[in-house]
Amino acid sequence: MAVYTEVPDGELAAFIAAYDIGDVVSCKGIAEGVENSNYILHTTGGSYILTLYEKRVHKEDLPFFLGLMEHLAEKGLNCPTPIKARDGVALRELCGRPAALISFLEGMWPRRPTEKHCQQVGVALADLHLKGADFPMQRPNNLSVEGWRLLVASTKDRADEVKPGLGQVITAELDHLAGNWPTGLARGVIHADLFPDNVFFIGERLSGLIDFYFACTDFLAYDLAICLNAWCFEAASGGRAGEFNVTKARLMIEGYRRLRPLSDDELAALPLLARGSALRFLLTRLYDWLNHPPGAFVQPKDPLEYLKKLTFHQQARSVAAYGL
Ligand SMILES: Nc1ncnc2c1ncn2[C@@H]1O[C@H](COP(=O)(O)OP(=O)(O)OP(=O)(O)O)[C@@H](O)[C@H]1O
Ligand SMILES: N[C@@H](CCO)C(=O)O
Repeated sequence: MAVYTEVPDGELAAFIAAYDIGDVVSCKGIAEGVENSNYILHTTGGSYILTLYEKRVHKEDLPFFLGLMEHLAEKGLNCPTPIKARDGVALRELCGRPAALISFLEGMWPRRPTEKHCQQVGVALADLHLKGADFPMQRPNNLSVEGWRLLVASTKDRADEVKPGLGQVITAELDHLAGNWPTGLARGVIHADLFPDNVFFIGERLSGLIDFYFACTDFLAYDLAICLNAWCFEAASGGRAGEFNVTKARLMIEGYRRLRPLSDDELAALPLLARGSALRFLLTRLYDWLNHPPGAFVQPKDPLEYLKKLTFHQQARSVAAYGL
């Protein structure tokens, strides 16, 4: 469960007193998520998410993340917006950690993504890219080629503990991607982690996007590649376990293109971008798998799920593999 920092009642009350949101009614830790400590806070004024930022989030990046949420929400994207205290400041400190209150979004994330979900995620992703286009801040993607290089260096010697030969696979893949990574594609603000657990639906209608803590400035089409990986492979259990669902991919890409056309260069680069995105999640999961303390309460995610996805994209010769 993702509550790394326990907040004593007295400290919470002092924190909340800086805001105009009424008095605390309840504050409960949220079990989901792996990066930060999240609480659902009910006050006499409403419901909020209280986040204490933990190890992977750097304090200097928080103005970008919070500023982006505020910008997107102002433009009408359904995403949380940071709540400012009476002094106008949203980024504060609680229990020695950077902390912020953000607005609560209604909805549930889909446990079994369907074709309809995938199509709507494509539309919502393009909407995010268009609404983010005039966001004035920049943040380099520290989990692109140079970040992968660092992760390969720190995992390759022990990678074969997870699967024999894995060290060689990630080294060769990094070489391939570093030598072929595109340069001229359209860039802008990307979400960079738009997995099913970060997209809420009410019934079958997409109701909002959360968790902007990997957002950065990078190729827009790379964000689509991340979503293809996260949404369009069948779940690890069930009849078609791990298979790529080309219909979901086609619907997602078509949904995206409804709002933002993809250039020929972006389409041609999609297999490579999908490889890069598969390596990115393979490496961060591998790093966490090898480095999580025994007995830790957060179960690391399976790196090999992303090895299978990488293998699929390595065999994709063109965008036709994605249903186009
Ligand atoms: N604004 C919000 N409104 C409603 N629920 C939220 C909101 N933000 C977060 N949550 C809830 O908290 C959970 C964890 O949030 P979040 O995904 O941001 O955590 P995280 O620690 O960054 O994890 P990860 O990066 O692994 O997804 C979500 O699955 C959701 O249930
Ligand atoms: N979405 C990431 C973890 C959270 O950032 C993954 O599935 O590996």
